[in-house]
Amino acid sequence: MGITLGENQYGKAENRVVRIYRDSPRHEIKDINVGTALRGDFAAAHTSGDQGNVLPTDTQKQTAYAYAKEKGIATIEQYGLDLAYHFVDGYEPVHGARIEIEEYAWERAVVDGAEHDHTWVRKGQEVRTADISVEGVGDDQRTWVVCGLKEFTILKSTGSEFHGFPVDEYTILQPTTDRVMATSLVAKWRFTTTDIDWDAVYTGVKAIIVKEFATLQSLALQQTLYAIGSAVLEAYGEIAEIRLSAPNKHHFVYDLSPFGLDNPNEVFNADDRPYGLIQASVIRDDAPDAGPAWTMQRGWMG
Ligand SMILES: O=c1[nH]c(=O)c2[nH]c(=O)[nH]c2[nH]1
Repeated sequence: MGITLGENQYGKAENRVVRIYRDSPRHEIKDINVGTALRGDFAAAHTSGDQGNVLPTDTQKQTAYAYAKEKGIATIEQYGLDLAYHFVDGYEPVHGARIEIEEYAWERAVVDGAEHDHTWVRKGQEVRTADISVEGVGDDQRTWVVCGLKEFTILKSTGSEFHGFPVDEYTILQPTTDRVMATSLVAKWRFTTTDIDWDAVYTGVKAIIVKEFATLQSLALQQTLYAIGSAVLEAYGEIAEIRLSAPNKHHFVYDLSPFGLDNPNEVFNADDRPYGLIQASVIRDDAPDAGPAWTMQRGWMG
């Protein structure tokens, strides 16, 4: 019976790196969570316990912290690319690297009406993400960058409908032409190049997401996701594909009739579970292959 080692990768997940820039009295902060994963010539480590090729996960962690100082974290995308190239170009057994980063935003505390130099309040809005994959060296080297956001909670109090669905013996849902629509969006978009103004595109994509969500008279969350995806692809030629995952955070009109009160879409029960989970990808016909772009480190097992 033949038995072979299959796909494998290893690294340090969730390095919590905080970088303070203190070159002037007005400090700056970058607060990130970095995962590294290396792929390559690591068969012997598995089959015979030979660590000769295994750059320790501890070293990967130390590199993440050292690079926060040496290279800085101007953007999570550039920092992730720096780390990935360091591992792939610097260690012969490493054939590929995956760097996944989440960024937690802070905003300056306001004290007596003025922004404070070295105190921040955590910004609640969303977590920005960057997933970097590098495979191969030299002319064969390929790089994939997927940027995104998660925990982006957005709600509209009208401009959302849901009707025309099939009705069977288990259907009790009533059709509606006016409902609350809310979600905690996860969006990830895949670039075709690394020659990008990362901050500008991030801000632009986020603005498109908000605009489409707000302005489309939505017949379903599915339609909203497709509208967001196609608007992003129309605006940015360097984005090949966008994937969206949207829990439908149901808001049910509360029955106030026992109290003799009418309730024309004014008081809701914001239910947290269960939720509809609507997911879609929107992709260009000529998108280059995705390679390992979507293979998440911690989602490796599906
Ligand atoms: O936007 C929606 N899409 C659905 O597929 C769905 N299903 C459901 O019960 N409510 C909704 N809303």
